[in-house]
Amino acid sequence: MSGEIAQAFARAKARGEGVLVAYAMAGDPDLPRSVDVFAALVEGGADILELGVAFSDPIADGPVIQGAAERALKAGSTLKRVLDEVVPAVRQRCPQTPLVIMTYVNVIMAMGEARYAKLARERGVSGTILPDLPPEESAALRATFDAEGMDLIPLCAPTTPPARAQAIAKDGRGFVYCVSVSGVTGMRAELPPDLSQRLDLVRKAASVPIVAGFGISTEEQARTLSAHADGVVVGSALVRAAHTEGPAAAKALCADIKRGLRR
Ligand SMILES: O=P(O)(O)OC[C@@H](O)[C@@H](O)c1c[nH]c2ccccc12
Repeated sequence: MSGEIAQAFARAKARGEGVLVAYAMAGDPDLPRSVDVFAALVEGGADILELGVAFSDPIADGPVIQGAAERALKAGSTLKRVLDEVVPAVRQRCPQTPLVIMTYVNVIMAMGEARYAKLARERGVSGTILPDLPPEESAALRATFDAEGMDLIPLCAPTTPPARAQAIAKDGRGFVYCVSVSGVTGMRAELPPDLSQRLDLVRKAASVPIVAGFGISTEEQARTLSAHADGVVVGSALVRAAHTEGPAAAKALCADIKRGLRR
């Protein structure tokens, strides 16, 4: 395990807070300015940063994240450039904050899994989220990542059968990403009524902290979920704020959501 992610959860817990995992797209609107966005998220209270690496066929991404991916690709963002240019710059400005890469399997395969794990660890990445990783490939990839100290962060979806979700949580790395709603990323006014129950079930089985993500954009939602999860992931709302109003607006939104995570 990387250790850095566990520490971030432990630090937040000691302060009586849930963890805010803040997502933005590396390279949106360009590589250097995305570093400003990540720094603003941390200033607003983000405990862990999730750096999206753009992919041309992002099946789980809603319109806001897709727009960000298009801007990032246009700006020349690639996995290699994110690791060489964005990650070190963010590490320098936010040395305490664990970084997690979120992308698709093909992007990692193109670099080579072992090469990716080694390079990303060298640059200071603690974990990786791959939403399209088929279950039958996850054991091999996890072993490759374990060997480098890179956490392969598992996801469980509303469609994951309870026994399977518990098995995933039991053997998790870093944290378990519980997807709150079926479908793609994006803000939602309502979260499913059975979400709390599902989170409780996964949390009971988990060997690592659990977070809820997808559709979360308000302090109130964060407050409700913080009783059932160790943290929340916020993506689209932050990406939209940064894109339409700038990094300061994304920082302010982080501060709002973080307020909802204080117990
Ligand atoms: O945008 P939302 O609804 O706040 O959800 C988080 C999300 O953006 C981020 O974790 C993410 C972006 N693309 C993904 C694809 C799959 C899983 C997760 C993601």
